Amino acid sequence: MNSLLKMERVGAGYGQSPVLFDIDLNVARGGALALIGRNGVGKTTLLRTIMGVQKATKGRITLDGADVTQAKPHERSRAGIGFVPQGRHVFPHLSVEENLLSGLSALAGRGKGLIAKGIPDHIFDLFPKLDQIRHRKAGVLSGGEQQQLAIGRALCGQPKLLLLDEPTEGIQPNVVQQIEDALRRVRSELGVTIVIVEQYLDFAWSFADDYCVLQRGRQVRQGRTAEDTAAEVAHLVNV
Ligand SMILES: Nc1ncnc2c1ncn2[C@@H]1O[C@H](COP(=O)(O)OP(=O)(O)OP(=O)(O)O)[C@@H](O)[C@H]1O
Repeated sequence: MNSLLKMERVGAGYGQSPVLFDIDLNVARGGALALIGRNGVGKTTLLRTIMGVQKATKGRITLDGADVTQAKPHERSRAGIGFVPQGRHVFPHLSVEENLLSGLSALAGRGKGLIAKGIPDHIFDLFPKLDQIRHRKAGVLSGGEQQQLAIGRALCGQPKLLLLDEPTEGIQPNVVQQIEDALRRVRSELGVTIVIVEQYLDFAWSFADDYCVLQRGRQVRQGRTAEDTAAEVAHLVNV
């Protein structure tokens, strides 16, 4: 497999409490992996460990063949990892445009003039609403608009790998569809590889090529969504 992200026997935790144990993952370039599992099994911790916000206590993480296990979050972001955390975390007092501009910082050192080009056109093409509200403060936006902004901001850094933590959580159904459609285009048109934490198995199955089920910080099952059905896996998520 032509892996973009590889994790080998990775462990992580908080203080003396281990949370992840011996995680082995291979995410193909251009692929999409859905991380699933009930609340508290370690899905967010796993994304944070890929981003480097959480330190791996064990094992090895490589991106595009380069060992990033010891790299700091800003170094990983420059290496091409984008992160859309749970709860979105946009800057509430900055405008939509200023939030998007802040995402360009991931481009530092990645080619002359990239930052000066400003917000790429495809961001507004993916999320036309952001263009309409570009001067509005992020703090007054709806949850769905903030989520589109958080994804747009991460895309401004032109990531190879995008980490998404429950992007449809708490968002109105009609906006969920827009976000799903945009994420499909991020894959197909921009060729971005995706790791997504997703609680809705139907969406995970229609969106991702591969799935990985976690229970108490361990991988208990993984496979291809084309080969296994969501129904076969549901009992592992709802225990
Ligand atoms: N900052 C922290 N300090 C200490 N323990 C934490 C911290 N964040 C998470 N944990 C613990 O780590 C474990 C895994 O949490 P994590 O948020 O990664 O799970 P999750 O599968 O993403 O859950 P959810 O779907 O609720 O976000 C839980 O037991 C949680 O209590």
